[in-house]
Amino acid sequence: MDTKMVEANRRSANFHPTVWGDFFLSFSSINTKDIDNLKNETELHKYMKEKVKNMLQKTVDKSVEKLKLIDTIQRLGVAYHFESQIEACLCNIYDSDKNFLQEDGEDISVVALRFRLLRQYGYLVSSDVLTKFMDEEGKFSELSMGTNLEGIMNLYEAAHYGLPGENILDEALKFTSSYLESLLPTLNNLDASKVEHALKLPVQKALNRVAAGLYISIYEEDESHNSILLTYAKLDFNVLQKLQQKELSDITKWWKGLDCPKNFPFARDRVAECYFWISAIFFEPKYWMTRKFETKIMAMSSIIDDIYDVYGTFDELILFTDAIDRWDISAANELPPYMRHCYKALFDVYEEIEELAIQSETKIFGVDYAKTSMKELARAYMEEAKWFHSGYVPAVEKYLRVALVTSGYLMLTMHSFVGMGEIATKEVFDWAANEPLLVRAASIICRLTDDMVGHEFEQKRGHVASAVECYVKENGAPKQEAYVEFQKMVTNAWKDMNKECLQPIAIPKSLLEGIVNLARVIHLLYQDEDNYTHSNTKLKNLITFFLVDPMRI
Ligand SMILES: CC(C)=CCC/C(C)=C/COP(=O)(O)OP(=O)(O)O
Repeated sequence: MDTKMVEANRRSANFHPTVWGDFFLSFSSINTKDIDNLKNETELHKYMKEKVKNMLQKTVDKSVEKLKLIDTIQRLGVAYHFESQIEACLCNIYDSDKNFLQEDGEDISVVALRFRLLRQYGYLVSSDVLTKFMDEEGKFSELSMGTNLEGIMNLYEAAHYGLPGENILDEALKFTSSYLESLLPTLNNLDASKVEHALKLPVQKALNRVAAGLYISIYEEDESHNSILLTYAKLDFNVLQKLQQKELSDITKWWKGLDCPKNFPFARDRVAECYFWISAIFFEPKYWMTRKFETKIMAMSSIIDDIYDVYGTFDELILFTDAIDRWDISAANELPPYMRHCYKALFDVYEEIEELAIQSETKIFGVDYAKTSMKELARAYMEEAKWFHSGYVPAVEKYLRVALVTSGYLMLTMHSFVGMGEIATKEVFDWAANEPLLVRAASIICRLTDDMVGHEFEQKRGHVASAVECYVKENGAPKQEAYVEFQKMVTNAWKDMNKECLQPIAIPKSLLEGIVNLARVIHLLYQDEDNYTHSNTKLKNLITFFLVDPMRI
C-alpha cells in the first residue's frame, strides 16, 4: 500500500467478509457419475415436458381447469417453457365475447384468477368485474364474498395488479391482506403455509423463479397435487441449478483473480450474492450472457460504490470520476493503486462484453449505451460524495434526481439489454435512455426501500444523507412520517409498473419483465434489512437453497 493511502483519513464500514469465498469453484467440472445422472435427468426432463404440454393442450380452452392449470404451471416456475401456449390461451379469452370475465354463477375465486392472469399478461380488463363481490357500501367483506379461502387468496393476488387511481383494487388489497393475516392462526398447516407464502411473496411482487422454488414444497404437501407437474418442476429446478452452479464457478474464478480481500479490503466482497440477484431475474438458460456480464458489472459497481461511499478521499474521487468519464485506459496511471486496479478490472469486463457481443452477433452499439450509463452512475456517485463532504442535505426532490441514478437500476437495465440479443434494438436503448416511467418506478422502489432499511447503518459510519434525512430536514418531521410517505411512493411506483406492462407495450415483453424483476429483487432482499450488505443470514439461506442443494425428486 502506498503511504498516502495509509495516511489519508478514510472511513470504514466494517462489512463482513465474503460468505462464499471459493465455495463455488468446485462446481467447475462434472465427474462421470454426474454426467450419467445429468443425461438421465435431461431425458426425463424432456419426457416430462411433453407430458405437461399435452396436459395443456388437452384441457379445454377458456375452462376453469385451464386457468387453474396455467396458474399452477406458473407458480411452479415452469411457465417459461410454455409461454406461447399460455399467451394463446389468454389471448383467446380476452378476444372472446364481452362476458368472458363473469359467467353466471362464477364465484370470486374464478373471476379473480382470470382477472389476474389477464392483467399479468398485459390485457387491460376492467376491475368493474369485482364490484359484484362488494357490499352495498362498496366494501369487500367476509359476508359479501363468502369465506372461501381460495377465493380470498385469488382476490388478494389480483389486487396487486391495480393501476393508479383504481380504488377498487386498493380496497381489495386492504381487505384481503388483513383478513388473511387474521385467518392465519386458525388454519391447518398446509393452508397456513400457502397464506404465509402469498403474504410474503405475492405473484406480482415475486421473482417467479424464487417464489416457485419455495412453493414447490408447499405444492408437494397438498394431497391433490399433480405428480407430473410436481416432478417436472423439481427436475427443471435442478437442471437450472446445475447450469447456474457452473456459471457461478466461472465467475468466482474471475473474481478470485481480482483478490478483493487484498486489493479492496474496504469493500463488500459479494460476487455470489450479485450472481444470485442477477440469475433470479434472468433465469432462463438463453440469458447466459446477461447473467455472466451483468453479475460482473454489478460486482464491480458494488466496489465502486464503496470507493465513493467509504474509502476514497474527496480528491481521489474527483480523479476517479474524471477517469471514468474519459474512458481511456491511460487515465489509470493518474490514479492511486487501489483505484487503478479497479479501473483496469472494469475495462477488462467491458472488453469481455464487447467480445461476447460480437461473437454472438448482438449489436455492438448497445455497449456504448452501457458505457454511457456507467459514466452517468459515476457522476451521480460523485455528486453524492460532494454533498457528503460539504455536509449538504438536499430537499427530497433534488436528492432523488441524483439518487435514482445511484440506485444503479438504469445502468443495470442498459447492461441487461446488451446480453439479450436481437430484440434489444437501437430504439429499445433509446427508450431506456429517455427515463421511461418503468425504469423510474423500478429505481424509486430500489432507492426508497434501500434508504428506509439501510440509512441508520449508513449514517453511523458516515454517508450522504439518505431520502429519510432529506425528508426529515425538509419537513421538520419525524422519520416515521418519512417512512409512511415513502411507502406510499413505493406503492404508487408498483402501480406505475403495472400500467407500463399493459398492452400496447413500449418494448418487447422479456425486456420489460427484466426491469420489473429488478424491483422484485428489492422486495425480496430489502424488506426487513439490507440483505445484500449483510448477506450472511437470509441471503445466505437463499443462495444455499437455490444454488447449492438440489431438490429430491
Ligand atoms: C444495483 C447495483 C448497481 C448494485 C450494486 C451493489 C450495490 C451498490 C448495492 C446497493 O448498495 P448500497 O445500499 O450501499 O447503495 P447506496 O450506497 O446507493 O445506498
